[in-house]
Amino acid sequence: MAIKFGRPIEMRDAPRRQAALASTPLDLAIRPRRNRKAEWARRLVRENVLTTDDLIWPMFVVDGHNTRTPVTSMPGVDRLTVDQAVRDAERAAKLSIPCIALFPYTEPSLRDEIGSEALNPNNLVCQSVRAIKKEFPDLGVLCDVALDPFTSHGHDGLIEDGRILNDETVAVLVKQALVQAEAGCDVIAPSDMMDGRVGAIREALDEAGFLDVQIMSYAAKYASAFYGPFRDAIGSAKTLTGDKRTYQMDSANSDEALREVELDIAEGADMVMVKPGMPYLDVVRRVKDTFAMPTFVYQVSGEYAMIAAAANNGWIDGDRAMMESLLGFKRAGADGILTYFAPKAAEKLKAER
Ligand SMILES: NCC(=O)CCC(=O)O
Ligand SMILES: [Mg+2]
Repeated sequence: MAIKFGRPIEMRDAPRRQAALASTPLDLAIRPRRNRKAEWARRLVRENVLTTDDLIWPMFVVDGHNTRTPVTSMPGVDRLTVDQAVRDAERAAKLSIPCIALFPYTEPSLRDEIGSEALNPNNLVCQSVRAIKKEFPDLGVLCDVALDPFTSHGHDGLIEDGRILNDETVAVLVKQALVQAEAGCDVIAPSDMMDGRVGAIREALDEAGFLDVQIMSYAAKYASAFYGPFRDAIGSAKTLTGDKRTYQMDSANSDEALREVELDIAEGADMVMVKPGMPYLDVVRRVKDTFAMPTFVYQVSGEYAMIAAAANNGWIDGDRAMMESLLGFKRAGADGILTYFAPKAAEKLKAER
């Protein structure tokens, strides 16, 4: 590893010769650098590792056939027609990525005020789940529950007089979750931040016999500027009216995140998530330390775009920045990461093994 970049760096720490002898060593009993002197020594004391098991790969699906359309604001990420999503699912399985997440680009003509398309058992997400589970039954498939890819206004819930209705929205989300479970989805991931939706969805899933369908709740989801490219990808950037601050969290808060997570666990969440990732590593740590639950973090589109854009400009080493950011989530206590870097990171991890 160390010789990849030229002269092995550890040689510079070999027994001291001329230069070293010229000066008197400091009288230090403790020299932390000893544990960093060589790659084998660094490996030996390394506290956290990233493996392919830590990755969830979010994918965008779009209507059509045999087409991949680049998302301009997310260099390296494409919208996939269902057949192509199946191909990427195959890639995920080959790379030992345990789970993928599906997000639809819904044609504007199919969007309406109440997000009806979310309940269509033949919508793009359901078609993709069926096609993927048929070919790769052992690959985990996660489906987002929220109305934003389906509403004409781009909000996650139903609106009346400019207000997002909580309880009425929850009733629709329950139906959306059932439609997705029926299609064969393994993990239901409510991302809407309505109060009480986890409990309502758990109850409905159980009643319908979906006892084994897991819930990963977007428990602490912040109203963030970092979602911009995602909204391009699902086609809701132009349609979104106003912002999401009456339901997504205020970025100033972290005690509130603990209360949100506590509620979702009490309502039956199997796994909890903090989102976005890099600006909220402290929240990841607090959640993990407080609840000892399977804790996930979403490295969102804007975080991906920043690294990808800087790398494409030659301003940072993209691969190293990618790996450093992902390892940072592990260090903060995350058990897994939803990241658009998943295939690239998994390829790198496989090659290094
Ligand atoms: N419910 C899923 C998202 O909102 C993803 C956001 C992003 O990647 O920016
Ligand atoms: Mg909540």
